[in-house]
Amino acid sequence: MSLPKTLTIAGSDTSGGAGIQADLKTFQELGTYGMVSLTTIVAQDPDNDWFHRVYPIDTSTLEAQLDTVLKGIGVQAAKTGMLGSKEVIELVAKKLDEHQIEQLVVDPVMVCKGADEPVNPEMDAYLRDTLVPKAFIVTPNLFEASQLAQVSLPQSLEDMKAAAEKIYQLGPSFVIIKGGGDTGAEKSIDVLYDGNSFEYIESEKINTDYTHGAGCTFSAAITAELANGKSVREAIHTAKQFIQASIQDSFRLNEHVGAVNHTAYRHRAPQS
Ligand SMILES: Nc1ncnc2c1ncn2[C@@H]1O[C@H](COP(=O)(O)OP(=O)(O)O)[C@@H](O)[C@H]1O
Ligand SMILES: Cc1ncc(COP(=O)(O)O)c(C=O)c1O
Repeated sequence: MSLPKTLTIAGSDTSGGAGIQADLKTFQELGTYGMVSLTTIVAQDPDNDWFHRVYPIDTSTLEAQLDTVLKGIGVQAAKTGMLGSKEVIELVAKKLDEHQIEQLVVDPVMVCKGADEPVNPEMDAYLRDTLVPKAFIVTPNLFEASQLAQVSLPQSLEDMKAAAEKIYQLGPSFVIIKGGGDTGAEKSIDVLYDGNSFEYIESEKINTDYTHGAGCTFSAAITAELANGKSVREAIHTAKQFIQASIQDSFRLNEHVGAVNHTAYRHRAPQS
């Protein structure tokens, strides 16, 4: 027997809800064999309001990991998350090109939810110009969409559609902007754009602040389903159900943060 293989190129979230931890848990829950190329380590400071500190991994260590997986094993689908520097973005783009990874999900992580990270506009611009054009699917939240599209923060579905059109011009095959809990809409609505038409991917909005890891989990679920041979639309619909279940069963970690529950889809998945 063998399993479809997935790769996450992302940071380690020491607190376990986001980053490679979220990705590997999700890859496994959806029946794929998950592998990692680690870009950064994030540690949260318990004595300083849970401040997120980012410790980069040097590029030669990252390159050795990418070679292990891409050259030594091979994958059906890959995703990127927190990358951390221009050098890392450049290396990742080069390796993905070299190995012709077509099913690539780019989660353009620019900021950690709930943490007032300093934004790095120079790196964000580099991500936009170097990696986003290679993406099969790019999955920005509202803030990341505003940075990629170079527009102000989308406030409505119409704003999200306009931003999606601009991001599509950068070169990815599909753009999905996550409205999540953040738009004024009554539901949680993400906007999918394929260059021709828009689709709203909807679910009930859950009234909780415990959403640490939601973005990573959503993009990892899309990646796993692509590796499982699903179409883009099937993959996105399953990912939406997976994240909905994970947020429904999310839980408190401490006074600063609550994380999504990656095991929830097991018992909450719609029965077919
Ligand atoms: N309160 C919520 N209720 C239902 N779905 C949500 C909620 N918050 C986020 N989501 C969904 O979770 C996924 C990740 O979105 P989001 O949390 O905005 O990403 P990020 O972690 O990148 O900021 C999206 O599908 C979004 O619609
Ligand atoms: C390594 C890493 N990647 C990504 C994120 C972003 O997480 P989220 O999915 O909550 O947006 C975080 C947040 O702490 C992180 O530590």
